Amino acid sequence: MAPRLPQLFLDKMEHLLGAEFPAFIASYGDSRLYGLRINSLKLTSGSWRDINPFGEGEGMPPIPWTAEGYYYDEKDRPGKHPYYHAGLYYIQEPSAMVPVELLGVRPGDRVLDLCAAPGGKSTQIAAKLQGRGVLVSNDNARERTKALAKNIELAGVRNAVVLNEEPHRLADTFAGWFDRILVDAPCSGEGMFRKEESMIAEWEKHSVERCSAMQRDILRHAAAMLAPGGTLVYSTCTFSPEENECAIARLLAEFPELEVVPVEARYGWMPGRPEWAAEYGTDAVQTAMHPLAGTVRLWPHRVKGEGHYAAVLTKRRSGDDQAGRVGEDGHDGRKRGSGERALNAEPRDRRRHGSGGKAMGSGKPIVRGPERSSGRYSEPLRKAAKEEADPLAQWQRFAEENLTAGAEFTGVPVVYGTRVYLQPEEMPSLDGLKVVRAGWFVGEAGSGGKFQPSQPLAMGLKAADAVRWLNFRADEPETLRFLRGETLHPDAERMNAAIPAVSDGGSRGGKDELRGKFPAETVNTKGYTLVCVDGYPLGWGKYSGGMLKNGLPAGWRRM
Ligand SMILES: C[S@@+](CC[C@H](N)C(=O)[O-])C[C@H]1O[C@@H](n2cnc3c(N)ncnc32)[C@H](O)[C@@H]1O
Repeated sequence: MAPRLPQLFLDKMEHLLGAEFPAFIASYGDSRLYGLRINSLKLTSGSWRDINPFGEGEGMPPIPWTAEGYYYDEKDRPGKHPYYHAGLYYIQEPSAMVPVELLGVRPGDRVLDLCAAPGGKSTQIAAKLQGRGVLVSNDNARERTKALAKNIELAGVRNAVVLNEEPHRLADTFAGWFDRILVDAPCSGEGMFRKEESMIAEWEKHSVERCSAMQRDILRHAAAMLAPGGTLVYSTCTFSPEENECAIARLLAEFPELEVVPVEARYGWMPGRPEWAAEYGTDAVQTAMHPLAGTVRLWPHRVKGEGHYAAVLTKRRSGDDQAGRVGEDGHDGRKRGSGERALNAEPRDRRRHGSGGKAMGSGKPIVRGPERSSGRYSEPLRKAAKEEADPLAQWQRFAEENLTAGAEFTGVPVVYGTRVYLQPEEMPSLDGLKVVRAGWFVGEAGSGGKFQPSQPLAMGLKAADAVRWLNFRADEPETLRFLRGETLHPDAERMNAAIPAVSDGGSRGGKDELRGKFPAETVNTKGYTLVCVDGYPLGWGKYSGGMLKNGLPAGWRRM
């Protein structure tokens, strides 16, 4: 049934759309569309096709603008499937996949998702980064950053930092620092009326004027954090010109170094409307109107998705000529000034592999928090590993005993109190900022030198990274029992173990010694075990004497 739309909204849309208004209104009678995006950090589209439990016959129809995106039928309920708990996909409204496609992220980029909760677009960005470069995911709503952090962790993202800040506070730390910035702005949500009727009441509460003031403030600080030559994508899920064309026109007027990179109108996307900026904007808006036709509007009567708006902007560098056009792969064809890093040509990637103690990642550890108020470790890492209570030493030992030598870690180990994170390299100091996750949370030091591996560690690993693993099929009852937090009693025959990275008193196992399945009698199956569904990790269990204690934290269990 079509939602009851506010009269004020109907009048304005009729005025804006004219002859197209009846088709627009008729689309509210159509049922909403459901989308999911395969997580390419965990599997390829090909491996997804092999295991896809949804859709019939031809499988799920692809979403044309996102290679990993598919429409699904409501009755499939993918949020209930064990693969959801393995982070194999993210449930995302199809049009909401567009902004990240336009951002042109490449592995190695420094990316900011400024209004990120609950994390749909952050997980999409992380997939494009493929573990290289940096993702800073921020949201100013404390409560919402919990879901944001969890979604990032569920997706197995290893190179993200989650912050809970106002944009102006970030701008002090990150001036001119990011290659790509996404501003998926808080908005009046007119494009979501069909998807969520509750948005109608929200619209009546939060006026278009109030939203556009917020957007202006957010965009201003985003512009300051963009590196010369960088790309900023602004997106909303609303139709009002005040929050779309006008917001961009104001930004262009305030920051002459920014320019619109025209988006190719494909898939039924429509050009932005400069004339609406003139009608609904101020004088300042009028001067920067024309390029707005290069921004893009998704109308629910023209695409298979909800209503959205997106604009792609670039910050000119001295010597740059006009912006190119955002093409097939989301990259523009701009020329680069000489002597500067060509953003799209050579991705930034300074990670190192196989350095020192492997769990120590690839940089010098940083220790913060109550136990150690300041300072960096300067002593050799192996020596530090002798201190039993030391979180870094515990993590190192855990990794040596429970992870295989093939498991690779990058990033700078950071300790906050007893918790250990691997932070993407190159991060400036986050001192003074509200940090929700300082990086990939790998676990926590415990008493008696016992390190507790975290759920995010499990989600960021591959089955082959763990010395012990136990695999269930998605349709086995044990899979659901594990997800519910139950203790299991698996057959000893099913326990798998490989040789740890360090075995026999400290000598490192070589790559050749790994993998393979070793009979339970010859390899110790007692200890932390990565529990998997069809080869994809779900969480930790601890195996001993035929019993697997369930390590899923309460908030990660399936109710
Ligand atoms: C449209 S939602 C973002 C959706 C998200 N990008 C996704 O794909 O899952 C807008 C978000 O902006 C946040 N927000 C509102 N004002 C903000 C501000 N001043 N700075 C940062 N975030 C803000 C809201 O809390 C909300 O989570």
